[in-house]
Amino acid sequence: MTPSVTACISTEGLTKQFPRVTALENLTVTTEAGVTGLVGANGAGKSTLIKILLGLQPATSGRAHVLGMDTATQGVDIRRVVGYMPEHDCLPPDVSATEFVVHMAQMSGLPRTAARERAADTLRHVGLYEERYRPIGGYSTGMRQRVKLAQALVHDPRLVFLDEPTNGLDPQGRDEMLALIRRIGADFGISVLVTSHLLGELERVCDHVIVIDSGRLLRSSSIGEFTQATQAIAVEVEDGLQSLAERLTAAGEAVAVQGRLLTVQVPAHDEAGRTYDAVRDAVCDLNLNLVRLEQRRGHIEDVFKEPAA
Ligand SMILES: Nc1ncnc2c1ncn2[C@@H]1O[C@H](COP(=O)(O)OP(=O)(O)OP(=O)(O)O)[C@@H](O)[C@H]1O
Repeated sequence: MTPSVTACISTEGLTKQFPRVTALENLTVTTEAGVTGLVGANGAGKSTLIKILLGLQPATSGRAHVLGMDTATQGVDIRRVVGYMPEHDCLPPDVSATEFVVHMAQMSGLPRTAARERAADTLRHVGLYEERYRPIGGYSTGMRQRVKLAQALVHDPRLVFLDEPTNGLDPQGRDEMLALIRRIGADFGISVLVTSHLLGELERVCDHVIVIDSGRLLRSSSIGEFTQATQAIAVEVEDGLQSLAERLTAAGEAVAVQGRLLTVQVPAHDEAGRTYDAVRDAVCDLNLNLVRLEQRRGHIEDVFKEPAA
């Protein structure tokens, strides 16, 4: 099959078999330009997929293309236009961020002067300023992650692979890194494939999300489809959730108690809002204090609660 012209990444029946484990199993998936999240628990196969896409590891069977190039035969060409931020730290402690990123820029073919300029720009973009002249050995985890990100961007790639970029960061560092990833996609026009085992955080920055579990595809959808409003209402009251549930059940509504919330299913064609009226009337009749009444929204983690397709 010829890869789609607009596809960033496409795989067809991709399988990677290690002696004791199948890391990827018959994975067929396509991504377009933009920020794509690759989500899965530890060991799901995310890093293995990235290494195959970079042409660093061969697949056992199946095929993969990156920006139209075949990963089995064009790894060098792919790595010329794709940046890679590895999961694990591989930074030399005795050199400064500037020296390291200039070196990486020269490795990718830039002359020394251009490499120095690009490195300075890129380090500024990722938020490293005066610290960039100090040896990396004294950096915090957040600063080290930024150096890894800078070296992935310094050769002006069309696409970057970011493997667990928020690993080891505190909540503020995590927010800053996520904002940076959004900017890479939105302001610099570089497509991004970003992995995480934390499902919630990718909802904030991605256009599209791929969920894998034990090397198998669970779902690949736009973020809008993951988080779209569902046909259910969530209700929270101060006291009396059980009596509210009983009253609505008696009135013919489909309800379920989930902790402090009551979810009420809305029939597909309830244009008149009859279910909302029923909830309002029941709350009123029982004289309950309403805390929340809202349409439920899905989350990426809901995929893991759905039965496998
Ligand atoms: N070189 C290898 N040899 C043997 N098994 C491997 C190798 N690389 C990965 N694996 C196994 O393949 C599976 C997928 O690993 P992979 O690193 O791709 O997962 P991951 O989703 O990136 O998780 P993590 O974030 O923990 O690295 C795991 O069971 C892992 O132990």
